[in-house]
Amino acid sequence: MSVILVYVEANDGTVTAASLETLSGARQLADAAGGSVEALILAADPAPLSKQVVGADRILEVAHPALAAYLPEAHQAVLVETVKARKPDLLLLANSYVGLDLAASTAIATDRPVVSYCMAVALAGDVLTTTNQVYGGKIEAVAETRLPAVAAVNPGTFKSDATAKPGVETLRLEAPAALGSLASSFVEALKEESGDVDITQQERLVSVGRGIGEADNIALAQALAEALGAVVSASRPVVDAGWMPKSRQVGKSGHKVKPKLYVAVGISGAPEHLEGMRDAGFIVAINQDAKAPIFDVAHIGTTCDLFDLLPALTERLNTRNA
Ligand SMILES: Cc1cc2nc3c(=O)[nH]c(=O)nc-3n(C[C@H](O)[C@H](O)[C@H](O)COP(=O)(O)OP(=O)(O)OC[C@H]3O[C@@H](n4cnc5c(N)ncnc54)[C@H](O)[C@@H]3O)c2cc1C
Repeated sequence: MSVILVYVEANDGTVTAASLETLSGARQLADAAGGSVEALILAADPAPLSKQVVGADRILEVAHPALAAYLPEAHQAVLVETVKARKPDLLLLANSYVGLDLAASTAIATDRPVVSYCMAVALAGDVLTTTNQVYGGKIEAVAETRLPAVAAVNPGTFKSDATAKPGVETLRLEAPAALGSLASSFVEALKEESGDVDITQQERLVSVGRGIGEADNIALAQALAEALGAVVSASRPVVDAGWMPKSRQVGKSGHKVKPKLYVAVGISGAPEHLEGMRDAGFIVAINQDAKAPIFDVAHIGTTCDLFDLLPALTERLNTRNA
């Protein structure tokens, strides 16, 4: 095994956390297998992004106005050309919406196998062994894939702990001619309504699930949140019911959060929910069902009825805070 190519994803001029983790993972795999890491940066001006990259031996930059935002046709064209030209043994991407998009299309265009939703990755010789989430995480499957291959790695699989290496080489690659005759063009990024708070930036969250019963009961969670200096977030059914805005949804199709404290109130802990919060520093589960999977990730938990516990807890905290 010699070269791992990492597609570096960026948002508003910042390399994403998931991409930094993927770079660290690539570094670990390359060090273990005696290989090297190349980071591919596609942007109108790649230089500021290159400065944020750690863990690579070589940075490959492609600069073109069509690469300013994530325009799938443009990024696919460059990634496919780069894979064909540099023939990496493994193309590694973060398993984000962008990563999934590019992993599948690049695998097809370069005639490589693809594994996605990887939650563990190991390399031995020319075999990539991955543990993959199947059916939204309800099942885990182990796959052995022969290199060269493409893999999309779940956020959280690797820690972003690579350290900057001296003597990293930066190569500016020529933009493919295809970028001059694209069928699509980038118009506008429609930002999700941000709501009043950004739950991804909060240190403390009180998250309500379907167990809260009805919209009016969210006031109980709100009171607890205020006593804790926290913000209220929610599972998907609560958002689907219109009781909380989408901006507060935690999980696979919502936000990935990493607060210091996460209080899960009446949340069962479905894989799609856990995906968004399992990295929280301290997880408290309040759920009447002792077998609910939320207890598998909780640091402490109780099977109390939330309608008894929330007011009592809030009162106790308010007394202490007074
Ligand atoms: C493609 C896809 C994407 C998805 N994305 C997301 C996502 O982003 N986020 C997300 O959350 N879900 C997501 N889901 C849905 C997910 O599969 C679950 O259906 C959802 O997380 C369940 O929400 P819940 O835990 O609030 O409800 P439930 O599973 O119904 O759990 C309610 C819990 O409340 C407990 N409870 C009830 N009454 C009380 C009480 N009085 N006191 C204490 N406990 C009580 C019950 O024991 C139960 O465990 C997604 C699903 C799919 C297929």
